[in-house]
Amino acid sequence: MEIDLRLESSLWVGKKRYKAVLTGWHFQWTEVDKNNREKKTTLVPVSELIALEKGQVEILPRKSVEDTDKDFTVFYVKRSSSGGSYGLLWQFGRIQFSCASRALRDQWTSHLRAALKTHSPSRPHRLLVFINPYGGKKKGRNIYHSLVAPLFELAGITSHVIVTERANQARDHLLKKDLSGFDGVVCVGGDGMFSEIMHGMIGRTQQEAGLSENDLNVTLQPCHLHIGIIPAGSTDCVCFATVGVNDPVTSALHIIIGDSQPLDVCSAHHPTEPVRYSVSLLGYGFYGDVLAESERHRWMGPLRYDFSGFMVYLSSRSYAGVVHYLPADPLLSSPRDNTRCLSGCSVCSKSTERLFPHSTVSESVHSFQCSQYRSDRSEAGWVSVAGRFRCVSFTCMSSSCPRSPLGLSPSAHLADGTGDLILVRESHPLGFLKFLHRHTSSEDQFDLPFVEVHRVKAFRFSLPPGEEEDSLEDMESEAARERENQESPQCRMDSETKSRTGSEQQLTDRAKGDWSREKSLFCGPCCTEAPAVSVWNCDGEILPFSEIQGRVHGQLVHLYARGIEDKAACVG
Ligand SMILES: CCCCCCCCCCCCC/C=C/[C@@H](O)[C@H](COP(=O)(O)O)NC(=O)CCCCC
Ligand SMILES: Nc1ncnc2c1ncn2[C@@H]1O[C@H](COP(=O)(O)OP(=O)(O)O)[C@@H](O)[C@H]1O
Ligand SMILES: [Ca+2]
Repeated sequence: MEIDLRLESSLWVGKKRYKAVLTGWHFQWTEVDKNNREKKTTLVPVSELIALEKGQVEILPRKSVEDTDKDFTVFYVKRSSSGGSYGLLWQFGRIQFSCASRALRDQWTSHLRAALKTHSPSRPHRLLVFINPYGGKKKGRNIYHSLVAPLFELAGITSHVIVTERANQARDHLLKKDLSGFDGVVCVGGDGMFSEIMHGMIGRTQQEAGLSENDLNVTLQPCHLHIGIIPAGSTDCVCFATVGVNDPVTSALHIIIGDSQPLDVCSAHHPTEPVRYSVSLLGYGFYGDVLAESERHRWMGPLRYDFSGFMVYLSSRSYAGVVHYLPADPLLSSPRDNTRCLSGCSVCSKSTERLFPHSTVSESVHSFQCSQYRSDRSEAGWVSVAGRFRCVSFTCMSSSCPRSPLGLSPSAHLADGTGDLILVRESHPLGFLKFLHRHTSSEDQFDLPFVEVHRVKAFRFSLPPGEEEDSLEDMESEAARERENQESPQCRMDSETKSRTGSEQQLTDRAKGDWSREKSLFCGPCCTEAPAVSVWNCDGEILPFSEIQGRVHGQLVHLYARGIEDKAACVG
């Protein structure tokens, strides 16, 4: 039975009279002057009410200022476009109303609570929070306790907080521990921490579904718990690209109101390694080298990427490889169509229907997607490109971040079941600088003769024929044999770098984070030749192999977010 939630009355804020109306979906209040003329109206969707309390209540610190029996306080989401940021900052608004009687006050609070229950059913009540105390500028703990926890408490959310003591603790917890009773998981950290949590959640979901996640042909089961991200890392690209700003309060408010944003995930497979997942960047060449170099300068904090980016740029490397890709349907969208994936994106919504045609029947979805992918895996429809590349990058979303406000691929979609493959061929160093620099402005980085971009469903990267890699174990044992025989380690780079042995040695070194053999990026006469292989940067983690196969899994995880809001539509 539909409950009538409509309510209308006069309410007072101090000495000012307001006409307040609850329609069910919206709560609005309009100031009325002494001549009964209506002035400015504030309209808040019920789904964006944060909390409702009887009396006059303050937060930070939270206390009841005055518990008069005719008052109630409403906390709600207030948008602000300040700060020149790309998306919209959310703040909490607070207004204290006085009613003509206690009975009216109780009527308002019960109607507003009932409206919240009806129109905002997916709010979390209990959250599992992981804080990486070492991410970014090491402020995760402080950010959570001073800015986020008081808002969760106000909204009636209970949280179980784990401050991690080692890498992969959050992933292991999610894989093994009892998660019943939790509505979602919160990540306080950067992209690396998010990736850890995503690996735990995807792995757990596949375990429970009895699916082998290492099998490239298996259609993975979407995760049912949502993930919230409180940005406290170095790049914070996943947060920026799904919310539009890196702001802990904005993210906390998206979590509180139970927003939901599906996200495509790319699985990266290698025959001898466990599967890895990526949402923001799978990058070989420049981005792989920047990450490997930056790990040696972690003490610099977020600046390590700028320093390493500069150093790697100066080294001017390119790598040989063969890229195969399976194009997505060009009639649905294109990476050069100059559109943006914004909140409520129609391309993503249509993809939901395409990816999950009968969304409640998961079995049929599974077999449908599986057969579709298997037929695609035949060589029909695959395209190949061979050459020397400065970088091969793949992203499932725009990957916008403060360093690059429009991102690696500005027209990519968060949840369309595709990703963008960006191939940057060997070019003059100034050309590559132009390409990089365009990421920081609105100039089109794809409008360069040595750059191509393709919207794809799957891809694979191999070393050129004759230079294919063996398994890492083979490479390690060969490397050990070589070390026993080697005359002078420093001359390693002088030898035939294009030979299998040279490539494999470099890959093994880099996989282990051992760049000592390369000495530095400019190591003088004994190291004049560039290394033959790079590593992959998988959302900030080094993948210890060159040859990979990637496949996009549409809408595999869900975030407490709503995509980037259109500024023009949201701020009057
Ligand atoms: C001359 C100006 C050059 C500017 C180059 C700008 C290019 C920026 C593109 C950034 C894309 C970022 C994609 C996200 C990657 C993150 O997953 C990863 C890990 O983040 P975190 O865990 O928070 O540390 N970050 C990076 O790999 C940093 C790449 C920086 C490259 C300069
Ligand atoms: N307590 C910890 N000690 C060391 N490393 C950790 C800890 N907790 C998480 N990590 C790891 O730190 C890495 C970087 O974390 P992240 O929060 O992304 O920071 P940043 O953005 O600065 O790289 C992640 O890969 C994560 O697995
Ligand atoms: Ca996508």
